[in-house]
Amino acid sequence: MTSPEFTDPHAIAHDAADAIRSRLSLASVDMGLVLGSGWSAGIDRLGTVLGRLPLGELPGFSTPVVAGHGGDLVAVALPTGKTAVVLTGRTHLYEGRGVEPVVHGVRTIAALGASTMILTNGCGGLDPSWGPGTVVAISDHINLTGVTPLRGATFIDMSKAWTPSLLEVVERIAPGIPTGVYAQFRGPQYETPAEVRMARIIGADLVGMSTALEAIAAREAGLDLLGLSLVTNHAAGVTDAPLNHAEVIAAGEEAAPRLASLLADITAA
Ligand SMILES: Nc1nc2[nH]c(I)nc2c(=O)[nH]1
Repeated sequence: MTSPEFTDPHAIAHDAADAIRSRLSLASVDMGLVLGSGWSAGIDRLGTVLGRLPLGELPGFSTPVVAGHGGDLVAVALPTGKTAVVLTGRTHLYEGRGVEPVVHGVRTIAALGASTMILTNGCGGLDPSWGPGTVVAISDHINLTGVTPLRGATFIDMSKAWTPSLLEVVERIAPGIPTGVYAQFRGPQYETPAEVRMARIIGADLVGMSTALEAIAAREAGLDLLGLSLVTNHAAGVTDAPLNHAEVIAAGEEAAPRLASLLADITAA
């Protein structure tokens, strides 16, 4: 179901963009970043903060409900002279507000005129050798949510959804960084071992509860797209250990300096 404010999701994205421009007096925006679990510590490393707004004050946004999921929009002047808009939190499908709020941040960044979108997340790893703290560049995704942010005959080409040239930039900055296929589940429950085995069989390397729907919206907007996943835990059944949210937060905190450096190098490239 769609909440009334999202009757026209592109219109409310433009409303949010207008509010951001006027409150932060931004001339232009070149790229957007969404920072998932473990990624939000490094904003100051990206460049000079031009301004910060609580997401809940902007049209269509709500205050994220999960600890460690931030809740601000931060404008940053990058060393390259470009401007980035960073969201330190996101809305997840499991919040039950529908699919439009989940991709509203991406649509707002597109409405601000950005040409590149970087999506980051915390996720479960299916490869036993990818322990907590491993960073994986997303090469493709599988949308297992059963929904899409698109309406009508919007037949978006997804054959190169994750921009190859951006993956080449990441490889140049972090040689040998693993790449993988990210599968988005609805959540909020973690997968069963059987669901993890299914994900493996259908080609996934990572499982999460975000990112794929945002990627579809980014491609609909024609944005170049890069995804970076932080493996915070082995997915269910990969090892015998049970999953817990405290482990997720701890893995993010431990990896924070490394993630901050990586993002700073990528956005400065
Ligand atoms: N679906 C899913 N989402 C996640 N998010 C994080 I952090 N870890 C997981 C995980 O193991 N499975």
